[in-house]
Amino acid sequence: MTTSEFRYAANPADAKTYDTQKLRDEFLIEPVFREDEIKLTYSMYDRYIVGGAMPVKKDLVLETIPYLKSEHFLDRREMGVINVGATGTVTVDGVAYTLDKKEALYISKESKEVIFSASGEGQPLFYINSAPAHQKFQTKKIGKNEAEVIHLGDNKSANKRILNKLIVNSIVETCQLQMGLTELVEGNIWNTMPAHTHERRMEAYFYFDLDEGHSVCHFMGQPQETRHIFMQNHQAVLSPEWSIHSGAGTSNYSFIWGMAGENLDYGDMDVCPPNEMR
Ligand SMILES: O=C(O)C(=O)C[C@H](O)C(=O)CO
Ligand SMILES: [Zn+2]
Repeated sequence: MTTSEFRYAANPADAKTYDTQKLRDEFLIEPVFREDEIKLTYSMYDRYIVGGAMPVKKDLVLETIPYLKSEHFLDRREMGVINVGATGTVTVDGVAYTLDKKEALYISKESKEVIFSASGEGQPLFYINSAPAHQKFQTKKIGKNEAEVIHLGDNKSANKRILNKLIVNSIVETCQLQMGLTELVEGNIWNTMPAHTHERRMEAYFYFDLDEGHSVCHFMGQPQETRHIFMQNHQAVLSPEWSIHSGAGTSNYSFIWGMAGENLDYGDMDVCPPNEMR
């Protein structure tokens, strides 16, 4: 079963008046995974879709959703999938791709049949992002050893982390989509600090591998008007183009970033010096 919900985009002048519950209703996506469901959130930030597929007792077939008004989900879209659970399979038009934990699959526009399956040994959790696409590229698996790895931060600033670029244009051709995952080294808690914005692209973060009982305080908002959302394991958050996206955990964790918009330039960021933020 494929289910979906819809989110409008917010003006930052309005968003700064939101209370805790309103912030959570507009930006937080939880749960991302529901048993035997492909659960999707269609946002008006660059028409980006965020969701999860959790096949438990049966294979899950990706169905089109009402907001698309297309026969197949991917008629005018591309999709990125990253597995954050046990090994599983994604079958695209009859070709099976086995994804271990932290491996990614780019699925091209015009793919007709996409099926998510468990392999029988543990529970795969397929995190999904999708953006509108104007051109058909090749469906491609990106294994962890094909990632472009960057080491960022240091222990002194509690932000030492390993950034793995997976679905980026140096590795796979895409129209808009970029995805990757960042792992905080044990003892480090800050992600994306110094923070940044990129008005040319929206972004979504998904937190995982956060130990039971811990939480990530996710920061959003314009750099001089920040707000926070406490997030738990396996939750996602939308980051509008005007917003920073950064977090501090009560322990270390990993997260998936995904984005779409005006360009494919990962480094196009407007950095906010920490001592100038409010
Ligand atoms: O650890 C980080 O820093 C990130 O992972 C940053 C994201 O990749 C990002 O925000 C890209 O725009
Ligand atoms: Zn960013």
